[in-house]
Amino acid sequence: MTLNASPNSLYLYEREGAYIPRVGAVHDLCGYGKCSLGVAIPVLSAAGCDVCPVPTGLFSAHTAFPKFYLYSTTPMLTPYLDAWVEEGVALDAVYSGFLGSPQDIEAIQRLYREHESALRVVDPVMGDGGKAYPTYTPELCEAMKELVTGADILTPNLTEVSILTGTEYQGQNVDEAFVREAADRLIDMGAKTVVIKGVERGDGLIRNYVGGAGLELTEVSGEKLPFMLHGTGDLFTSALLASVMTGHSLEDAVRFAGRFVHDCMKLSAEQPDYQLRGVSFESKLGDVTALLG
Ligand SMILES: Nc1ncnc2c1ncn2[C@@H]1O[C@H](COP(=O)(O)OP(=O)(O)O)[C@@H](O)[C@H]1O
Ligand SMILES: Cc1ncc(COP(=O)(O)O)c(C=O)c1O
Repeated sequence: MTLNASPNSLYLYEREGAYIPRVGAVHDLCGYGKCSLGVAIPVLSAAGCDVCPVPTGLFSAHTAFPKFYLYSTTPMLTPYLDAWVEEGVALDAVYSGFLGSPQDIEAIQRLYREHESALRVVDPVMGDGGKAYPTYTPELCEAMKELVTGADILTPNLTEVSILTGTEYQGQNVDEAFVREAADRLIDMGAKTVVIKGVERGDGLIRNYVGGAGLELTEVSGEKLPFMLHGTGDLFTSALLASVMTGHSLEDAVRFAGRFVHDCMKLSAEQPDYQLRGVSFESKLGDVTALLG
């Protein structure tokens, strides 16, 4: 793994020949409603990665549905990871997302200790539209801050920026100075690079920003579709990591992920009951495999 500090060419992972990188994916698994492991496993697999799931909870459906059943897998995480140690599982990246309890953060930190050179990718999933998701307690939100320190790539939306930095949520329409200050705060808290998602200014575009210590803040924008779907945050970070793990720069990865989510959303809108079904990406996985060149 190499870190290239020159602006706009941040290559975080160098893929060597036919080597298949292994990604530990620490997220929940949802039976219905595409998100988390249901997205991370297929998307990263399509990019030629060996994805090893660490399920942080089993949901009947994601938390945007009025009724969902949650089975917490937190008690099994210690024996689960103990067995990985015995087996000698070696990871090239640790990618975390939706968590069930503060103990899940200890499991992630344990993976960091046991896989010291692994790329640390943290999608600090906690909420949207200024509100925390229903299963996110104040303790869990507080504990999530610990994952900012040492994250190679941190991908918050603006609600998550506000929770992590302890600043008021100002909506999605924020100017570049606001984003720069937010990125600087997260970098001061210990993140190496930050991708701030979902900035909207009412001009038909949706913007993502890439920042890092000593780097110019870079804007990557694309057409904003006139509807929202659940699971797009997970699809975005999974596609971003797929691009990084195939040897692309972080800026290119953000460009790819934004375009991929946009294209999958367009396809989703052609499906019956698409608002309920969530984001459909299955028939677009070839675009991810094409990253391999
Ligand atoms: N309506 C949309 N039109 C186009 N792209 C979108 C749309 N919604 C999301 N995306 C893309 O997916 C990214 C992540 O989605 P978002 O829903 O903002 O994440 P989160 O679930 O973390 O809030 C956005 O930053 C954008 O690039
Ligand atoms: C169980 C679960 N996992 C993951 C997510 C993340 O979804 P998104 O990709 O929209 O941030 C959610 C959001 O509601 C959820 O309820």
